[in-house]
Amino acid sequence: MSTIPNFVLNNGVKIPALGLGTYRLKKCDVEKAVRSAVASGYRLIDSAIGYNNEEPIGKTIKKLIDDTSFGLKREDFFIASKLPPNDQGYDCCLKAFSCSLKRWNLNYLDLFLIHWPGTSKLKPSDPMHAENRKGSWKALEKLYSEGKVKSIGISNYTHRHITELLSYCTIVPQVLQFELHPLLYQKDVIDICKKNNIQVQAYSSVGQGKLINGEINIPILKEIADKHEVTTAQVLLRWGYQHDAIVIPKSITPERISLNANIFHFELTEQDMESLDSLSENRHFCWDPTDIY
Ligand SMILES: NC(=O)C1=CN([C@@H]2O[C@H](COP(=O)(O)OP(=O)(O)OC[C@H]3O[C@@H](n4cnc5c(N)ncnc54)[C@H](OP(=O)(O)O)[C@@H]3O)[C@@H](O)[C@H]2O)C=CC1
Ligand SMILES: O=C1CO[C@H](CO)[C@@H](O)[C@@H]1O
Repeated sequence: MSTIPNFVLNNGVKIPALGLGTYRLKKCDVEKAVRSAVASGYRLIDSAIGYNNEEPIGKTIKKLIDDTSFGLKREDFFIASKLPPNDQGYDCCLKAFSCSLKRWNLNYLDLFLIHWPGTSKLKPSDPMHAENRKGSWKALEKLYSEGKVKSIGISNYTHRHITELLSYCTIVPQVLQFELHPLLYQKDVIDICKKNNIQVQAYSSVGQGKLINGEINIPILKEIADKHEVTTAQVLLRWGYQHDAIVIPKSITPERISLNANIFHFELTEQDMESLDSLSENRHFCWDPTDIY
């Protein structure tokens, strides 16, 4: 079992540097994946209302806590979920959060993020996106002040969306989650986060599998992995961590879940990091939020 280090958020809360991603984690696979992850030292679980798996993950966590042989308490876990685009706005956000908490069967969440800066119900240029974001953020601040969520944040916000949020927020977001891997090295977003003490959380670190399964061939990645005697997945996750990002690889495969957490025993050199940084080509594996008003 690996020891996963923590980062400390701008409100003093500790968050594991690595967690389990759960997008496309089907209900039938939840128990096996979450148990494997916990056995490998994972404590952070990244879900979303839109992933439709909060309830089974919550049930598995409860079983693990109730089974005293594991010695795990609620406080040992870091449970994160996200507000879907169509539930944006003050009232809708409060309602969606309350339903989410019930599905988890928890008294509080550790982290709640606004999933996207906009919704596909509106044209990208519609100014209502900004209104909705503001209402949602005010709702998150209320939930935070009531202790129903221990940290709050945003996801898929670009530099412009972050600047806008910083102009009116009372609470500076603790976390920004966005797509980050060597083919999409979003340095401007990392920099504005660092400047404002917002923790970066990277998603699709292994390009949804495509950066490591041969679909996209990156010879230098293989060379670096061979040099350090690790896999290409480990190099990509370590690259994120060395950019001070939390990484949340998704897998249902116990061997991969264990291997993905094993990234804290080696270090990429400055030259390795630069070689990987220079691969950036604005390649998104998920939706690109740049055009959202
Ligand atoms: N905020 C947002 O908008 C988004 C957030 N996310 C979050 O980030 C998480 C991770 O991103 P995601 O897009 O899922 O993609 P990842 O880059 O984590 O890739 C997941 C895929 O890679 C495979 N894989 C994982 N590890 C290995 C390995 N060591 N060797 C070979 N294959 C491997 C998995 O296969 P298998 O499961 O079969 O083992 C799965 O198919 C999500 O699950 C979600 O929690 C993701 C996208 C958007
Ligand atoms: O979290 C997510 C996983 O990826 C999906 C497809 O790109 C996104 O829609 C969603 O935001």
